[in-house]
Amino acid sequence: TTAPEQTGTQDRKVGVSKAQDSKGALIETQPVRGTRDFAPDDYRLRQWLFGEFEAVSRLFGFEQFETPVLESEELFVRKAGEEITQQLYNFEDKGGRRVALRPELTPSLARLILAQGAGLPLPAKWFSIGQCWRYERTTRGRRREHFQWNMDIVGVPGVAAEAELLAAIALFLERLGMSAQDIVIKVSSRKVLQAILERFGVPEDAVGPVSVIVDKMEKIPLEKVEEELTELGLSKEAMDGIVAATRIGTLEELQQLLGEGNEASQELQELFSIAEGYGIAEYLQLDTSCVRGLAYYTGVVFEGRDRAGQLRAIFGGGRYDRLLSTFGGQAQPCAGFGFGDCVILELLQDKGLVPELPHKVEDLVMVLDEQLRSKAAQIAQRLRKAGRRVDLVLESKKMKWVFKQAERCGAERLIIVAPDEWERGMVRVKDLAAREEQDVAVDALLEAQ
Ligand SMILES: CC(=O)Nc1cnc2ccccc2c1
Repeated sequence: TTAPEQTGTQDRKVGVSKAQDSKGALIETQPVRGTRDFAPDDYRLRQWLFGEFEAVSRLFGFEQFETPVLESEELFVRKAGEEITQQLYNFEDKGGRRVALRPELTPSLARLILAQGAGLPLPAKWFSIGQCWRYERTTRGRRREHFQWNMDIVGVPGVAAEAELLAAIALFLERLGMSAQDIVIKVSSRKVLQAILERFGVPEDAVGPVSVIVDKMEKIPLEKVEEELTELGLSKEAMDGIVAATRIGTLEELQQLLGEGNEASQELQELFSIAEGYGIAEYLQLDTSCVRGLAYYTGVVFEGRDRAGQLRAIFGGGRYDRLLSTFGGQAQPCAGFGFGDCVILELLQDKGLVPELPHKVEDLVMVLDEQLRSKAAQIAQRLRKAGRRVDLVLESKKMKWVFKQAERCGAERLIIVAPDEWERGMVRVKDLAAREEQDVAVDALLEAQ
């Protein structure tokens, strides 16, 4: 008998694909479900957006880092019912390792911080832009990857860290042409829920899982939320207390609910006061319904929304003081945010704020006679070494094509290497904007810019 892998399935599979190849069937040209290609036009827009992420991060004195998209699965195995861990893009590799495509960047940051050891100068202000993955059931046809910008501050216990992060986001939004008229940043604290649960004798470690459930309040019916809270073992009174605590919209109401001296109230009051200093207070709105769906937050949490309320969260973040210690490392106070690349682009489109980013070179160089190809190469090289972007026509083309190409690449000048002019040490230069042509000495090419 043949080994299982040699049975018909093997042959049939090979047979079918052979047959298709013989007909020369086109391979699938679309990317894998839930993923995107970035053809040049898309890539320019993405590079522009990421350039803004990086520029703001550097203005705030943050340092860039990167970690692999592939991580040990253990980084993301949390028992709090988060959607992000239920949709883990995980598998066993050929070495039998349990690995996963990262669904977020924060655990990798925590791992890298711990890997630096006790010698790492604090505070660490790090940022990264990385692709994150989830395995969505195809039913919802949602994307399975996106890019996230993260900024994190490790080693600062006070809300000055959260204020700094919010100021970075506000500066980013302003650089893109938006303001507090367009975006609201809902701010709250996990310590509100913590105080409520304490009041009803619910153990503190329930704050994460309860938050994950409460975070779905906007997306699923209240009955379902209450059902899931009941499954967690919460009493009706505790549930009512939680629901009431998600309906606070002012610091005064919060102080009434939790009492003057409550930590959550005091922290949020300080945060709003520092925000005044940055001039970003008008972005902020206390809203205790904002709990965020990640279990590891322990303090301030925030999320950005479009004021029209049409879109999903633009960004989210908060304080996560226990993540490093749950990884077995030295506890460190941490705060950070994640800013995805999809909702922001939808918002920019809605507001007509997507910039025109055409493909652009300074010079288009061509030869009239193939014998002069090496001369054209020499010309192109000199221009490029002087920092001018040059599109060199690589085969003989009709002038109609050349002018079309000049349009496509936004060339300012068309430089034609032609036999007669070359004899005189000259090339023909068409100024495509002024629609003028002149013969220019090769050595003068870099002056006439
Ligand atoms: C709008 C969108 O594509 N969101 C998205 C897409 N892919 C993800 C992948 C991992 C985690 C979150 C993700 C979120």
